[in-house]
Amino acid sequence: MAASASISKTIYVGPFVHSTSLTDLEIEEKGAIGVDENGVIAFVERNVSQAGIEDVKSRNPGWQDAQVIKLEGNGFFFPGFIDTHTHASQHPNTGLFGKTTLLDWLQTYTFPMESSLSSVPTAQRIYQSFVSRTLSHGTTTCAYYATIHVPATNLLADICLKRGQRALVGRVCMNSDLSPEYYRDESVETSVRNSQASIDYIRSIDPKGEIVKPIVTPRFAPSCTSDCLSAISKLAQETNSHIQTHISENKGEIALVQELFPKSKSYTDVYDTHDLLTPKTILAHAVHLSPEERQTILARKSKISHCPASNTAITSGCAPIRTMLNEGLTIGLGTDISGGFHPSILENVRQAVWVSRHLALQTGDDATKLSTEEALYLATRGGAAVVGLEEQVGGFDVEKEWDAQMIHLGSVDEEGSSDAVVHEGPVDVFGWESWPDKVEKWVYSGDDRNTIAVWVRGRLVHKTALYSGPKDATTL
Ligand SMILES: O=c1[nH]c(=O)c2nc[nH]c2[nH]1
Ligand SMILES: [Zn+2]
Repeated sequence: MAASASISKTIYVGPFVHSTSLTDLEIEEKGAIGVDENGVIAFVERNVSQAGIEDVKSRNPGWQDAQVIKLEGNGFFFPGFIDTHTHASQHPNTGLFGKTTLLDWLQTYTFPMESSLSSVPTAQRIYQSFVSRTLSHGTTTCAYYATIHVPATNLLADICLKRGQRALVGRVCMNSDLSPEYYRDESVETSVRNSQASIDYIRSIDPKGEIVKPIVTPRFAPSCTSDCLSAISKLAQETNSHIQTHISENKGEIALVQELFPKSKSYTDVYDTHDLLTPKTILAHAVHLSPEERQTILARKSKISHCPASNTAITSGCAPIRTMLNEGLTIGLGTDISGGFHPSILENVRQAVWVSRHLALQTGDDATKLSTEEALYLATRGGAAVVGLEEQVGGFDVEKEWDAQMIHLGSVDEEGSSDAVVHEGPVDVFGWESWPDKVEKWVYSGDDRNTIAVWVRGRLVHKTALYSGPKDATTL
């Protein structure tokens, strides 16, 4: 059942912050955003005093009885984060990678972990925990890799739907002998049949794809034989599905692709010649692509998921995001658990900025650096475009849906007050900061303790003890 439990017309009153372009953030101190019963933004008003709410109601016919959720103090509303690439099944391995790099990391940590999700109770435990964890970090949409197992993949879709997190959920296809015998599809037919089964199931629980959608998921070129890639691409076309895979993450991986697909001009060419590069394709990593490969991806309108924490943790490399943005590629951020060590997109905003600075240190070109505004854009509107939801989410515009987080920043007591210091979360605001400074303090030192409430399509899907607003009829 799609998560459209009844919600009341609500006016969210208080500061809001969102991207208006790649380089610009709007910070409105006195906002009032009207969200209707379908979770759609009906109006966005600016410069509204607390006393002016009655005027807002009377200016907007039909809003007289709307409930009001007021944000006081140093907080602000911010769009929900979009994680364009993560592996829910690897959640228990978060933070574990040692000194491995991609190919030995897969064999050492990843395949054994993923194979354990043949047990549905194990999958239940891992997926419940991960969806809850990502929601608590303000992630309202996720593109998920599950595992090869149909029951566990379907369960992940059930959990996202129940908890109200938007998700693209992919059963992983992998039939080559790169993977151990105990964890791979037995044949191309199995890959197609099981992927089809999962697509059918996900469409049966959410026929309009309002919250969950299937995504065809060939793990990466070395995991699939050529006939498997062709069959899976045909399935994606026939079912008009999104596609996700990995590309050009690690130099050893690229050499392996060349060895396995000797007739292909490049890694990108492998996917292109198997018709896997479509406007609905998400390509994770894209660290070492050549200019020609990037041009092909751009021409096919496929999208890029930048996974900076993962690229550093398993020492894959520094993706040239400034170059790719300049070339016109569509880019979002991905946590890539558990190559990535943190389930938070806010953490990956920081990591994207750090990686771009390391690149700038190497090249001596300051233009390589991403600004805070740019990284926040990738986390919201950029990510929305990557998962095909740019009309629905990513910013606070009329007719977009209310996918939002309430950010609360702690206040440091006035001088001379009690000795007992109580910290409300990791960010201390002294009262003299400008609004851009407050936002920056959140970006660089905030975490999930600052995310005190989260909504998807107007439904409250996460809250902490600091949230004092009305609770939804839906269970949290
Ligand atoms: O970061 C990654 N995580 C994975 O699970 C994976 N599989 C193939 N390539 C991969 N890269
Ligand atoms: Zn990945």
